[in-house]
Amino acid sequence: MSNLIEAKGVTLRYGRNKTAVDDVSFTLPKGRVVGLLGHNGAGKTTLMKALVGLKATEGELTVLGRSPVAERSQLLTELSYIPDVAVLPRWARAHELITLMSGLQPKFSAERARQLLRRTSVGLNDKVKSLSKGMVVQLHLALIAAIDAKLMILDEPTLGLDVISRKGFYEMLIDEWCDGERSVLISTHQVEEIEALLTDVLMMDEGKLVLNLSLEAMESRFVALSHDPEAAEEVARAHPLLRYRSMGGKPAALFDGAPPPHLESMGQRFRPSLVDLFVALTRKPELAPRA
Ligand SMILES: Nc1ncnc2c1ncn2[C@@H]1O[C@H](COP(=O)(O)OP(=O)(O)OP(=O)(O)O)[C@@H](O)[C@H]1O
Repeated sequence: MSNLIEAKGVTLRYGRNKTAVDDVSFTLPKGRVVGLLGHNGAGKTTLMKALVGLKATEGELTVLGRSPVAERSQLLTELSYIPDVAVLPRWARAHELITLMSGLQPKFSAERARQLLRRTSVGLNDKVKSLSKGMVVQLHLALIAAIDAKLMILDEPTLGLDVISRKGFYEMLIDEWCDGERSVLISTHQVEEIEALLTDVLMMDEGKLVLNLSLEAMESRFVALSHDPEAAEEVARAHPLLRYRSMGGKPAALFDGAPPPHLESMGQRFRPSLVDLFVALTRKPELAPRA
């Protein structure tokens, strides 16, 4: 199996009228850390539900070579998944959850879970209800990272956590789970802090996949140009994807491809951030003023 996920023309609807995911195609190979980015309502959670067989799709979808809906119970023993809320039973102690997982998940290693927990401030005897939100998420990650899987799917794993807890979560994920063979798909709005971890990005907007690119390819494809305010009109005429202010407040423009040669001499190229690209590709048009 060369790709862990293969999606071709995947469409997901709620009822007759709502198309939450619209004709999405992508592949996810081994050894990648992929960010699934999109605003609220872009379709990220719906797509992830389809990947774990919770929602039937139109189009073709295989995850770990399986059909997620038809082979759901088998698939769930082969991947690691955290849905968007940390759903651990409040009454349970950490060691009880480890015992529970050992019974449910053939690929789960209790020893590995205990080892991962030692990285966190969660004790084996701690009850979920006594833990902070950040600690619950750390415990959840320790439990699912102890599954010997090829693919981890995380839906907004750090929602509601403070910056230190978010950093701790991602450090543990990268240090303890990613090994160059396994892949992770992470949905988030927190584009800034995840950029450095990612190898690839999938960007969704209103159900459509608007970008599917490796970070390396992003660097060579998109170019930002900072320029003097006097050049603003000339730059606007070249129809950049986005005009904004770069660091230091200097006007800047983001181009898909190289800017026209006459503009290059008016400004200075720099590497656009993923956030800038996210804004450029998913920005809503300005609201028309009321008549
Ligand atoms: N159960 C449902 N019934 C009807 N519409 C739904 C349902 N769940 C989601 N939707 C709609 O589908 C679209 C995609 O929602 P989804 O939850 O997948 O987005 P998301 O990108 O995960 O958003 P968020 O970042 O806010 O979690 C939205 O317009 C949402 O209102």
